[in-house]
Amino acid sequence: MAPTRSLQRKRTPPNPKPEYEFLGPPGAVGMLVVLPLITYGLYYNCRSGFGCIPAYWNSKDGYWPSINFSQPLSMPSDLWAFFRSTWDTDAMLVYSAFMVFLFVSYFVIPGNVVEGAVVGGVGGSPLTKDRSNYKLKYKVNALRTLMLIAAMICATIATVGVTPFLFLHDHFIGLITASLVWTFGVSIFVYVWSFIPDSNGQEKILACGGNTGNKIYDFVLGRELNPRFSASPDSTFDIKYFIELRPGLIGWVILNFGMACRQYQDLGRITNSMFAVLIFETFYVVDSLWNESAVLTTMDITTDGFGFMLANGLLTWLPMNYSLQARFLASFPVDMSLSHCLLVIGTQCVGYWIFRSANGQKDNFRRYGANAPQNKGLKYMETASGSKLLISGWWGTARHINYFGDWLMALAWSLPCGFSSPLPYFYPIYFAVLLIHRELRDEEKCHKKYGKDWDTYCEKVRWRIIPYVY
Ligand SMILES: NC(=O)C1=CN([C@@H]2O[C@H](COP(=O)(O)OP(=O)(O)OC[C@H]3O[C@@H](n4cnc5c(N)ncnc54)[C@H](OP(=O)(O)O)[C@@H]3O)[C@@H](O)[C@H]2O)C=CC1
Ligand SMILES: CC(C)=CCC[C@@H](C)[C@H]1CC=C2C3=C(CC[C@@]21C)[C@@]1(C)CC[C@H](O)C(C)(C)[C@@H]1CC3
Repeated sequence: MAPTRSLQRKRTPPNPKPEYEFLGPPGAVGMLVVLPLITYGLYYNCRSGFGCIPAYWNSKDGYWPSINFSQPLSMPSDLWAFFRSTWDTDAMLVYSAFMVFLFVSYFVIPGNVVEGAVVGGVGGSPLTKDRSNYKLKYKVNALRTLMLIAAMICATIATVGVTPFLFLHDHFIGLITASLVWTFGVSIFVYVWSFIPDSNGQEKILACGGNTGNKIYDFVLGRELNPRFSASPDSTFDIKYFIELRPGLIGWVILNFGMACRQYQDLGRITNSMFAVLIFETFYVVDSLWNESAVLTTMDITTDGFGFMLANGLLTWLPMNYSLQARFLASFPVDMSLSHCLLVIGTQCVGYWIFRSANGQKDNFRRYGANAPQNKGLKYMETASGSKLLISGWWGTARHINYFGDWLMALAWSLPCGFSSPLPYFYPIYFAVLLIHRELRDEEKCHKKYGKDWDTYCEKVRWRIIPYVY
């Protein structure tokens, strides 16, 4: 049925009573400036030839090149001058080629098309107004893409050796800037795209949290819920889903590999600490891509809009900051003793066991229902919303026990760097803050959805993340 003229013109009004998160519009402005600066700061405070905090404090020059902190900053011209000083055309071309490769691979590499979980939002067309069962389709082929890249890397090493991969270490600052150009480009595109009606002339579905009417806040939090090339549930090129697992996670593995090549070139060998970081982090990425469809039940896909925050998280923050441990070890190699190795392996195994089995338990429960054979023996409670909540197994120990497992793994990836500098511990520290905040956001969401049933659930499952601690 063709949409009527009035429906074509109608625009979803901004939420009249916006509930701001992340400190509202000032927090959003802060994120635009501070998040990129943190990524640059992690680079400038930990690099070959200059040292890493605390050794770095003693070095005389090179601290934040081109910004003189002894004089008041004149924003934004100083920031712009700094940004330009980090520009590297080769790095821009490499990062862009990587993005284009991922884009083409998404279409060319075969993969199953799966249906996601129910996605929430506001606005939308009459066809989708009842979103109690609004589900979208997604193509699953990220792991195959990684396998293709791994084969290409092996072929390159076999023919020309590690030299081409040293680029990743040596042009790291240019790669950060290139990733930020992509971040801002994608964020501006999806923000503008969210105002353009779909091919049926229908209004886009907006995220509940990103439709406040405040332009900067909506730009940062993400206005549209699931930006895709066609608003039909069957179209599979969903920009948020494409970016969620590919550039960030695959880019992280490739950057780590580049750091290992630099260590090999400089030291003539790879240390056991570098091996540990490489193997565990690659394992985490392969596991995430193997379970690609599990991402469809995460908050990022079902609830949060796609804007600067998520685009920066996935295109810049994840690959550039999560590879800090490998970058640290490329410049400051560590040989672990046997007990050090056992500590790292033990922390990783316990963390992974909790993370994967807890996420798997919830995923099976949500996907196949309480009576499926996989879920036999698990206790659950009914709620007025119609959705059931697990109260035994992992989900009976703490309300976000999966976060604890994930955090333990983060710790296991920093421990190989030893204790000479706090900087490689940036990831577990930031991650603890992110998970605590994420838990509070999810708690709020569940409280709204389940009401009194959620209070009953909280009485049954008392702990938030770590049993008997928090
Ligand atoms: N490495 C990284 O940087 C990051 C990793 N992560 C990881 O991503 C994973 C997904 O995290 P996230 O999406 O935040 O949250 P969860 O996977 O924990 O999902 C939370 C949702 O699960 C449902 N739920 C809660 N309790 C129960 C229960 N008892 N029984 C059944 N369903 C329940 C609720 O949704 P509903 O009831 O509506 O279905 C709730 O909103 C985590 O393992 C996390 O560690 C997250 C952020 C960053
Ligand atoms: C304010 C700020 C620094 C925001 C950045 C946060 C992002 C880096 C993270 C938000 C949620 C994420 C998820 C993953 C990576 C980090 C970000 C983007 C994730 C893709 C990692 C792999 C996991 O298996 C996952 C798929 C469950 C996970 C989803 C959430």
